[in-house]
Amino acid sequence: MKIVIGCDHGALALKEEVKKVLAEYPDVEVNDVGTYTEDSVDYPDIAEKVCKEITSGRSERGIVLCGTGIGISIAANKIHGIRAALCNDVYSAIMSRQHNNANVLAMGGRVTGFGPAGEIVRAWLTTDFEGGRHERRVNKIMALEGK
Ligand SMILES: O=C[C@H](O)[C@H](O)[C@H](O)COP(=O)(O)O
Repeated sequence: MKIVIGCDHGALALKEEVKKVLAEYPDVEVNDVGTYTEDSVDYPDIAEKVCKEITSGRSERGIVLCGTGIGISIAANKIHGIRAALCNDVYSAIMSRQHNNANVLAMGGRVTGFGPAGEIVRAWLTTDFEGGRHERRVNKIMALEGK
């Protein structure tokens, strides 16, 4: 699976930790679109870079990180085809896949510690969408994009 990852300056260290977790999975190929330094950047620009990789089909799913995960998830969800879930716990990460078919995971580098973040990533990566009644609801979410 191709995963694209990006962060702002508020989550640089978390991005490196998440990449270590992703390296545990031999079938996962990671594309890191930045940022790469502590210099201040604007998280909407990173969200756009990550999400364009997904909407173009070059990556299947993405992970976006900023200080809280809030701004970058709001920005990601403005892009058609993106369902970004801000997760601070493993249960939410599992539900975001099973029920919401989230194709982007958001976390906060100033909020979530490395240990919990690793567990969140592992759960999100390995959980499948359940479909069924959830498919109808996700389709309704996507229909909202045109309104
Ligand atoms: O939701 C926004 C993110 O948490 C940003 O990482 C944060 O606003 C950046 O703040 P600052 O420019 O003060 O580092």
